[in-house]
Amino acid sequence: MLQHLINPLVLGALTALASSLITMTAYRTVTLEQDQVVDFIVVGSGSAGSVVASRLSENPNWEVLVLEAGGQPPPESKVPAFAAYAIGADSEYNYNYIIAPQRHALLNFRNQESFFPRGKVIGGTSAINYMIFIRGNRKDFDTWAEMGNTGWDYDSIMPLYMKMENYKGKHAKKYAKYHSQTGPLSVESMRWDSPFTKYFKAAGKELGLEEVDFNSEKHVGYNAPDLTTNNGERQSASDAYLKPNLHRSNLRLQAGSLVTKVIIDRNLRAIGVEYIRDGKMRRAFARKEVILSAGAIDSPKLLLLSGIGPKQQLRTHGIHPIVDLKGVGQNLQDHVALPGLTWFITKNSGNAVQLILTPEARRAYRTKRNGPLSVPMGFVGIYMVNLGVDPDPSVQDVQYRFLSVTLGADFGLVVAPNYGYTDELIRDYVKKQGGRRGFMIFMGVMRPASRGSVTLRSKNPLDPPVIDPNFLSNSADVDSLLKSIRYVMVLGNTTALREGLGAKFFDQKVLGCKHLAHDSDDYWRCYIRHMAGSGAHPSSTCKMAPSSDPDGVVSPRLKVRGVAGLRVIDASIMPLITGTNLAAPTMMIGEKGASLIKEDWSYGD
Ligand SMILES: Cc1cc2nc3c(=O)[nH]c(=O)nc-3n(C[C@H](O)[C@H](O)[C@H](O)COP(=O)(O)OP(=O)(O)OC[C@H]3O[C@@H](n4cnc5c(N)ncnc54)[C@H](O)[C@@H]3O)c2cc1C
Repeated sequence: MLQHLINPLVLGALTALASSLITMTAYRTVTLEQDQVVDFIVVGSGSAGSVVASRLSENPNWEVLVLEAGGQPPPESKVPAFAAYAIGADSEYNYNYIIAPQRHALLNFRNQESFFPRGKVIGGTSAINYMIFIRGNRKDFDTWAEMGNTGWDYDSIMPLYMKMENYKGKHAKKYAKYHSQTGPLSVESMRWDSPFTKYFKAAGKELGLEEVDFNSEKHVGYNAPDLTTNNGERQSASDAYLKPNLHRSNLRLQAGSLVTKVIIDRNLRAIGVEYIRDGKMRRAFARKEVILSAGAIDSPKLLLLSGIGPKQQLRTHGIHPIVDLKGVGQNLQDHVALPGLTWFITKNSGNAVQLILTPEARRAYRTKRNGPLSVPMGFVGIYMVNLGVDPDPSVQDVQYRFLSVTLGADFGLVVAPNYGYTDELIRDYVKKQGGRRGFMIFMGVMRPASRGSVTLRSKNPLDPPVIDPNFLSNSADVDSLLKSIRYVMVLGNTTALREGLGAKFFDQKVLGCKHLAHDSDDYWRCYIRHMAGSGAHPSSTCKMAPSSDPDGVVSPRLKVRGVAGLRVIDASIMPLITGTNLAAPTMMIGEKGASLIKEDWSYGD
């Protein structure tokens, strides 16, 4: 209840502050006539959809229409420190999805459910994410190819990353062969070092890690990651790809348009879509193809609503099955994460919340686009480590994010309740961190073994789907997190952090696990099942696979099985989640998808 009062106040304050720092220009959007006919309809303007639409419209003879459910992004989306602005429930820029009660995890969450952010705005999740730009490593993509997806190996997709990038960061010289300056997407290094940065780096070095460019071939190591910012402002995929091209007469973007169904004719060809705008049902038709880029939750939902999916599930909801495709919505993968083991410190200042509120921070951002407002709030850097989950020591299986803020820095008013922790947990654990200086280390499992699903709640397209990541259903993920905790305890105890910052671990036991011996494996396993949650990286729900794989949904050319003129191009097609953050690989999927379509319709790049 309280949250419904606090969240709008926080969002209102961020909008006001951001408006004083940023000048926004609106996207050029259109209002279509009923039954508009174009060549390609792209559903969704997120990380992949923006790329696909912009690349297809390079052919002046093709008419491309983007239908986006959300509207114009707000000013707070542009200031990196406010990256989490839409994470809180009740934001109009978010689908406000809740994941289904978990059987094996989320034991300290209300109803064992948790909030699951997805951007409902032009730019999609690329307009609300943390802007970290990491591509995925050789093994990620070579494995996709080994699974039968010809053309998706690292050497084949690497040129697409080069095509995307306008690199302005610190690695331009040393790692020149991995970067390019000719693409539309601005990638910058973080424009501000936190007072914690030197200790973060020294701790990594002390453990024998190397300072690396995460976008080179060496991922294991540490650094402050590069961001998708342009002169210190967020550059979403749609800022980079769509906005500069909306002057093209053959590229149109209609916002506020919630697609409810793909229209499929008797010959099993996708010929258009139905959508709701201003409360009215409308249609648009495609001469060539319909492309679903609605993300790993909404693309499978749309296939199911259109009669493409497991026939039993469709029949249960009174939907006539057009193609019986058992993989639709299955195979859901996410980087299950522990958000915040916490250390209090006695030296150094630098509480990230306080830092961004100072007049100096505003001045630095307004005049030079640097200072603490120019980086995601509290973000210091990333360690990527191999803990032996993957036998190849050059492959990371955990990602740690070092944040110069504690989970309880806001006294449990915003972050913890929005994530979904119970009031009891917040009172007993989170609030005790309030007013204390410290840092936390977030950790995400990069090679998750658990698999979940996205299924329909009903045939009403306005109902949210049932999202069940089935977290920790495979105990290998608990083992991975346990290993990750053991490693991070050593990290937290390095001379750099212990002596440099006076770091001391906040070792209070959490509710539900207080009966177990402190620091025992049993205690940490219990902690993991009570405290771990989503890494906000859903993927793989429309798996790309060769026809021999019965669980596949799209072919390696991203065509939906059994229906002509229909592709899925977004994070849902990943056969296996990449071992890194998903935005960069998803944009690459957009580039690859667009070039496959161009090839299939004989239009060269
Ligand atoms: C809080 C958060 C932080 C993250 N931080 C990072 C990070 O720092 N770095 C990183 O690499 N990754 C990050 N990610 C993940 C990454 O941003 C996403 O995985 C990626 O953006 C997904 O891209 P997509 O194209 O598949 O989907 P999206 O970008 O979500 O695009 C889908 C689009 O389709 C639209 N849509 C959906 N349904 C319909 C419909 N029925 N009709 C019309 N339009 C529709 C949506 O509104 C949206 O615009 C983060 C994710 C979250 C939630």
